Order: sequence, then C-alpha cells, then structure tokens
Amino acid sequence: MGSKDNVNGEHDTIIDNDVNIDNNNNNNKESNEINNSEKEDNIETNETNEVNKNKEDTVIESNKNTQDEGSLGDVEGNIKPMIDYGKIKGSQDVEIPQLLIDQVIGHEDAIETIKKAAKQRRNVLLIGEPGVGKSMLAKGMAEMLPPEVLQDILVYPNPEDTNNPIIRLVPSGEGKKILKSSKSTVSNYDEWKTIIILFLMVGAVLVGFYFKRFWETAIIILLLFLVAALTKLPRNASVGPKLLVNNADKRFAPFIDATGAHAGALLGDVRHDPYQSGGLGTPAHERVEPGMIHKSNKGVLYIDEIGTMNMKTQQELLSAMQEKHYSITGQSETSSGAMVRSQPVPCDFVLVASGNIQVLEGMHIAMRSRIRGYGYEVFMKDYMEDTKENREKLVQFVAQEVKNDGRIPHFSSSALDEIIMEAKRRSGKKDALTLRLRELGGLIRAAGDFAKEQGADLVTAEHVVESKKFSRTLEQQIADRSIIQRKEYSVYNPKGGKIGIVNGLAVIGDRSGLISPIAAEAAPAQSTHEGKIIATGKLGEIARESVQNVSALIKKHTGTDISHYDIHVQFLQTYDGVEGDSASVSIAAAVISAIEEIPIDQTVALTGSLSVRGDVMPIGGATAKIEAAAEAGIKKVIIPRSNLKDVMIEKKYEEQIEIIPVDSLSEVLDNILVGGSRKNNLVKKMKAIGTAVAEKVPNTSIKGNIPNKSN
Ligand SMILES: Nc1ncnc2c1ncn2[C@@H]1O[C@H](COP(=O)(O)OP(=O)(O)OP(=O)(O)O)[C@@H](O)[C@H]1O
Repeated sequence: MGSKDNVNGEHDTIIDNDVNIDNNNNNNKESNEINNSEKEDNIETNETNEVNKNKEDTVIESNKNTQDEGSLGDVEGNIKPMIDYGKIKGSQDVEIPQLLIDQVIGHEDAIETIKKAAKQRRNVLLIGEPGVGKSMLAKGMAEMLPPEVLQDILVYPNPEDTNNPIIRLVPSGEGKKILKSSKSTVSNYDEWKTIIILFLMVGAVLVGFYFKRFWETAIIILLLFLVAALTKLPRNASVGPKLLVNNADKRFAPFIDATGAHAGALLGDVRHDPYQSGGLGTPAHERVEPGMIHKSNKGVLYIDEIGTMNMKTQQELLSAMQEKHYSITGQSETSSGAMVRSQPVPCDFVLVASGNIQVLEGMHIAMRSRIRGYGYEVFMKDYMEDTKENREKLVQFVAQEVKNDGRIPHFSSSALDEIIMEAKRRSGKKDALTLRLRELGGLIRAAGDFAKEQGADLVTAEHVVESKKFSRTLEQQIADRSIIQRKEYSVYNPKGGKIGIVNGLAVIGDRSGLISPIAAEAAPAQSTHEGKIIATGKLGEIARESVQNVSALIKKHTGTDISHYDIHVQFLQTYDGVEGDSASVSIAAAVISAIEEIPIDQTVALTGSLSVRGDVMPIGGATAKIEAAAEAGIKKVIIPRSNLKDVMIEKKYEEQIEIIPVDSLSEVLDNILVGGSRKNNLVKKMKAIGTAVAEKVPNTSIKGNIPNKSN
C-alpha cells in the first residue's frame, strides 16, 4: 500500500499507473494491454488531471488512515508500544485475579447481570458467538453462589416398597461419614458371623472325634456350611445407603456442564439388572444413578446449544426447574430400571443456557418464557472498544492463557503488542478489539509452542508473527490454495485490461478473503419485448438484483437501455458459501464495461454493495479482502469509503497494495475502467449520480463535477 511513503509525501499516485486504450479500438471486445503512456485526448486533459488529483487526495487519505490504525510504528519508523508497560516486562509480571468472574475480559454488562443473577439465584440465557466467554461466565457464577448451603444426597432401600427407594438429605460432608459407618457395620456383622460358624465347625469336629461319630459330624459341618452360604444371599436387609451426590470438601457450588447430555445423564437413570427377578439381583436403590440436574443442586447447570436438546427432555428439565426436585426413574421403557422410581430428589439449580441466536429457534417456548420471567437474557458482545483499559485487559488475558496452558513461556512486551494488534485486526473494526478470545488464545498457544520449539525463554513479536503462518484456519488455507489454483489455470490474470471481466472480492469463513472474478457479456436482446438477465450459480439472485439496480442508473445517465440487451453474468469458479452482497458493485462494473465496451483494469480488485441510487455501501471483511487481493498480485483495491476505518492490513501488505475508498459507482468506474475519452465521457455522465453523496462527503474526488442535466 505504501502507506508510509505516502504519508511522507512520496506517494505513487494512480496517475502513474493510469492507462489509456486507443478509443478507436473500443469496438474490439478482446483484452487490451494497459500501457503507461500519457496519451490523453486534449479535450479531456484538464478534467482528467482534476480527477487524478482528487484520486491522489483520496489515496493519501486512505493510506494515512491505515497507517494511523494499522501499524505499531510512527511516521519516523519508531516502534510505539500499544500500552504503557511501566515496570511490566512481560506477561509474567501481570497479576491474575483469583476469581474466575474477574478473569472474564470485556463483558462488563454481562458480568454485572451474572453477579445480580448469582445473588438472587436467577436463571440466565447467554446468547453470543462461540468462544466469547459464555461458559466462563457460567463457571464464574458458580463461584459466587454460597457453598455453605450444599447438601449430600443419599438413597436408601425402602423395606415397604423396594421399587421406591428412599432419599435423604444431609449437610455436605455428612454423606461420606454415614456411608463409612454403615459399611463398617455390615463388615463387622459379616466378620462375627464367619467367626461363629468357624468356631461351631471346629467344635463339631472335636466332639465327633471324641465320640467317634464321624457321619453325624460330617452332616453337622455340611449344615453349618449351608447356613453360612445362605445367609450371604439376601443382602438387601443388611446393606447401607448409596451416596448419590457428594459435595464433601467443595469450596464452590457445583458447576455442571450438561451440554449435549442425553436424557439419562441429565435427568438421572436406574440401571437395568437382568437378575433382578426373584430378589437375586442388585437392590433397586443401588441401581439409582443421579442426573446432572441433581449433581448441580444448589449450583449452576450449564447447557450450551440448548436448542439442540429434544423437546421432551426440555419439558422434563422445565418441570425439574419448576418443582426443584425430580424423581429418578429408568429412562428406557424396556429396562427393569423403569419399574423403579425414587422419592423426589432435590435439584435446585440455577440454569445458565447459552448458544448463538439461532439456538432460540429450537428452544422450548415455555423454557424461554421461564428464563425471561425468572431471570435474565444477555446478548454477548464479540468486540470491545479499543481503549487503554481494554488493551491492558488483553495483556491480562495473555497472562491467564499462559498460566492455564502451563506448557508455554510467558510473552515479552513486544509479543503482547503483537497480540493486541491482532485483536484489533480480528475485530474487523477500527476502534475495536476482538472478544473472540478462544481463537485469539489459539494464536497465543501456537506462538508459545513455536517459541518453546526454538528454545526461547520468552515469546517475542517474531514468534507471534511466524506462528500466524502455521495457525491459519481451514478457510484461510482453502483461500490460499484457491488463489494458487486460479493463478495456475489463469482464472484471473492481474495484468492489462479486459472488457466485461472484473476482479471481485469475497470472504469465506470468518476472515479469509478470496478473489472472485466475475464475467459479464451483453448481446442484443433476442426477445423483441425485453432483454434477459441470465446469471448462473448460487449467486444468480444477487447478480440479477445488482443488474436491475443499476439498470435505471445506466439508462438515466448514459442513455443506454439495458433492457435491449441479454446480459449474461458468471461468477468464475466460485465456491459455495461465498457471501455475495458485496459483489453487487463488481457485477455492475462488469455489466457496464460489457455494454459500453470499455475495458476494466485487471490490476484492480473491487468490493462494495450497491444501492439503487448508485451509492457504494459498506461490506464485511474489508481487511481480509484487501489482503487476499495483495496475495493475488493485485495492485489496487477499491472499497467503500465507510469501510476505510475498518482496514487493518498486515504490515507486509502495506507496500504491496493501494487502497482507493469510494462513495459512488461513478468513482468506481473512474478508477477501474481504462481508456481515454470514451471512458471519461462515461464517467462524466455517471458523476451525476454521485453528486448527492459528494455533498455529504466533501473530500471525495467528485469535487467540481456538475451533474449533466442534458442526460
Ligand atoms: N471474555 C473472555 N475473557 C477471558 N477469557 C476468555 C473470554 N472469552 C473466551 N476466553 C477464553 O476462551 C476459552 C473458551 O471460552 P468459553 O468456553 O467461555 O467460550 P463460549 O462462549 O462458551 O464458547 P462456546 O459457545 O463455543 O462454548 C476460555 O476458557 C478462555 O480461555
């Protein structure tokens, strides 16, 4: 991009790269090589210079902007730390708060709500992107619930009805003691029984020998043996309770993650016992298994993606929440466990449900209403403001991640700077830092692993930068490969000018840019009434819409009625899932180029969403798109002006690509079409579209162009 050069006044203006194509050759639809000659039609010279001067202003401004926000260095090249580290040399010097809730970064409002909910034992629904800290908040909430109210739950045999085991609650820690004493009672009884029988057997042998009555002695011994064996069998009456929930020695209220749990694990179950008939099997109470709702009694039950849980289970969960106790029974109807139903087991938990916004669709309507009525709903942020305090919090986050991982070295201040910078880039916004911290944690671990591999004691900025290369997401890897493939098969070629072909830009996944060439062809309509827009593939709808949007503008300002044409639009080698709205400006440019037979500069790539008025509206993923264009060898990239503040390209791309922010379609055409008077005539006419926008944004290149009323 040459940002520093430009700031220092040594900017390469786009005049240098501007190209002229002989107007007389414009009827020829074949590719035209761009030449760097200064041949301009005299009539157009003054205006072109004006346009180019304005372009310079615009480019300088854009580069300044990315310089300010996207670089660690200042204009002189001095490295400016992201925060004032003071005495802190690295993450090893950063204090980590004791409580988990204080380790959660960037969700002040959500933390406030969680604290309130913990105090009043309210349910909470957390909605947000993956990896922003939802389960961390839920765990933090459990730490805030009072542990002194915890109870142990025991299940006893019911002598009156063996299929209805008895439930008993005792203060936490008592359960273990009861179990121990009942076990020792049983074992003492067994020991005494064995000693007495042995004693009787020895006595019988001695008496038998003394009186020489061997047959009688043998029979007595056999009988004693039988008695011993039979008294072992019916254990039911003598065995003690089973400890269902043990909260002994717990410092905090339980946090149970029931994400993806099936009904048995969630609600409790009674195990099947094939030998239970005839009283020979395991007693019913010993087969009772607690559910997560019981284990989380007096604590937090956390369920991520609650909408994926089946409705029946959600309904049961709801009744457990309402009643605060739930009897345990066998979940499988065909199992002997289904005959058993325990007395109600307490399950007084606080529910923290979470997921992304789609999760609401699968959520039981009464469950949502219950949370709303007896709790709070929180929409989590995925970025926080880029302030000094928040940067410091990110440093704390790095220290936490290093400590939690336990296998990587600490981060030096330069590495911390690099992480803050990456958080900025990943937010996709100028004044923001990402809160998708699980993924940022991935980069921290990758950089740590790399530093360790290199035998370093501290992670440095270089380690972070290097590790970004091998910790690329799948989408980034797909995008990289597609760039190579497309280059190999000449799907696009960043050279010269071509009629009807434009280098569009798209995003796959979260933040991976992709060159998406679009081809348009215009032929006189076959139908006598009206031309057709023929667009293929998944993005056909967007193509049609885009051409329709632009048709009124073209007719009004160029006099060309596109309904006299059949227009074909094709996305060359486009992947499924490429988001398409940002292609609308590109499609419009390709169609205008095809109709007007003016070539498009292939060294330029383009992104933007087009309004019916011809305004270029903001799009997502500006940074990723610009970086993809630079990777693909593109020299200039046109983006909506309103996206300029979001641009934070990596330093290595800054020298490679020039960013041209625009407001209107006419500016797009001005920057992307090549040619002399033909192009200039068209742009001049199209300028009329942008006038309204120019009034709003005075520093655009539209200055001085008056709408041509004659058109
Ligand atoms: N706001 C945050 N503050 C501190 N650490 C965070 C934050 N968000 C995420 N992390 C880190 O990322 C890890 C994963 O976060 P967590 O499991 O809470 O995300 P989540 O929103 O529940 O994700 P998912 O919906 O995919 O389960 C945490 O253990 C922590 O290391």
